Amino acid sequence: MGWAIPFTKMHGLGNCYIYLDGCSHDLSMIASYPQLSEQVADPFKGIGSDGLILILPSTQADVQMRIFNKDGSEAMNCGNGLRCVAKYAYEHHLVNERRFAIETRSGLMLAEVHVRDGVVEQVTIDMGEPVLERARIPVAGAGGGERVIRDRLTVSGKEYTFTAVSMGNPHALFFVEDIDTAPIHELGALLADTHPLFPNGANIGFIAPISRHELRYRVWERGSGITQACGTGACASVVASILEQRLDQDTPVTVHLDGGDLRIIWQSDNNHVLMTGEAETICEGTYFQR
Ligand SMILES: N[C@@H](CCC[C@H](N)C(=O)O)C(=O)O
Repeated sequence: MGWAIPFTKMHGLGNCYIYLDGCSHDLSMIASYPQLSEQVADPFKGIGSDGLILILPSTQADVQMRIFNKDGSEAMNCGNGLRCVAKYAYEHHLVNERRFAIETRSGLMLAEVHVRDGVVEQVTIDMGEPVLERARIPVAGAGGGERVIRDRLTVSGKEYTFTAVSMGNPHALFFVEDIDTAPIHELGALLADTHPLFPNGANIGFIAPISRHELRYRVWERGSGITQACGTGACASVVASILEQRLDQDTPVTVHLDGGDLRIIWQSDNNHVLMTGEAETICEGTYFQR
């Protein structure tokens, strides 16, 4: 039987998702979130997006976020999604304070909304501690407790080095001199979803350093392909740069993504990574399932 559900389309620096509010609406008629994510993401027969995000009640936090990639796979975390969920939750009175907690599959994230005239313009998310141990990211290979810094990898006869970081979800980061010639299509397609080096897949990021407080970053996301921006990836790019001693902890870094800028800092006192940036509402509507 068919059904209809209100949706909001939002983006964080062009990384756009269809948001369903399960705090205000009954979502029980949806048989499969993975299938719905593939359907709504389709730009021709659906709405067009990088995937689907659910805003749900939580027993541990103020609200809960679940994120599904374009291919229907469920991810553990989403930085741009967290900023949009925070904006939605505040503007729709799902929360009463400007600081609140959001439950994700990778733990609780603390959000702070920056509001002007009742509208959330910027959001800061405390993304917690990066995970650096090989086995926990995970990256295949010996030395499960060791960090993955400048590991070698050969693809189609070419040798690369990468550093790996998890921000609740896995990221492999490659440093390049020129972001415009980074092998994003070649490496992204081969490594993100099915390569044995990354047992759970990985988001494949490219970093072109600019200065000790600025870098350029592009990404091929696991489950979605090239996107305009990735919040967890921007955090991982700063952590990887610090691990490779190209940047310093406690120094705010501007990450330039295809869709705009994020400000990231990795704090040494509590080991947490903070991300600040915009979140935007594009439109609201009703999605019909026939
Ligand atoms: N775009 C997101 C990350 C979404 C999930 C990712 N593709 C994964 O599978 O881990 C972000 O802003 O962090």
